[in-house]
Amino acid sequence: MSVVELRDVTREHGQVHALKGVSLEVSAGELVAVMGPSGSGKSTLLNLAGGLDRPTSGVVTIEGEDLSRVKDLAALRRGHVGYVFQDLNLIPSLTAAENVMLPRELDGVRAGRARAEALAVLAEVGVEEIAGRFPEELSGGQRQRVAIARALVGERRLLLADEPTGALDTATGDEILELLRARCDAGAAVLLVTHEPRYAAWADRVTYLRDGLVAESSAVRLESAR
Ligand SMILES: Nc1ncnc2c1ncn2[C@@H]1O[C@H](COP(=O)(O)OP(=O)(O)OP(=O)(O)O)[C@@H](O)[C@H]1O
Repeated sequence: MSVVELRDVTREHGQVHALKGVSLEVSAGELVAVMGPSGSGKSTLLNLAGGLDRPTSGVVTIEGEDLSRVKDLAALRRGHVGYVFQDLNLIPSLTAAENVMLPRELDGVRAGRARAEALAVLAEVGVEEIAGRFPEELSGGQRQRVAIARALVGERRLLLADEPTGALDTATGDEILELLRARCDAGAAVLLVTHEPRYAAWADRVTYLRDGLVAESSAVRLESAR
């Protein structure tokens, strides 16, 4: 079953037709890379897929629920969707563990349990030892891992990543992709925006956008690239 589905989705910003009718489905266990030139609509697509923005027309469903009919979209997002952005958005005054706990606490999970979950997911992404440190005390790679831990916590099955490797060196970028791939193989659905063929090679499918339309969608899984 698809975790996220977009059916003939358009998005207009005034005169700008950012998306002109895009359909895309990502199932559990699938990693789909979205590529395309600057301005082709990649971030718009990701924002629509995660319910951060609403389409001008067309339908977006997450776990089978039509987002236009969902009353509490913020709660649905916290429950099902994890976001990893290039500019991380970690809260500087909170430790790594506290940053990861935050979405769970917003959902009413008690602090003790939220902390245990945060430590478990920080361990999963290989940075449990920095749980008590603040973002400014961490390297770029460590910060990105914390951001991914925050996106994964609470068993969210849909993971949306917009250039998550943008600020990282190649070796660290590869490690981040390995993490996303592992989550995917464990049953998550991952939508990854990237400019880098190197990272798109980890995907099951690559969708190319051009001028707000899907120019090409290829089911190439490049085993040899890993
Ligand atoms: N809030 C907005 N208001 C007006 N125009 C917008 C808005 N958001 C996006 N656009 C326009 O929609 C089009 C698609 O933008 P989008 O950010 O989705 O592209 P992108 O492929 O992610 O680009 P990049 O690779 O540069 O991040 C662009 O022409 C952009 O200028």
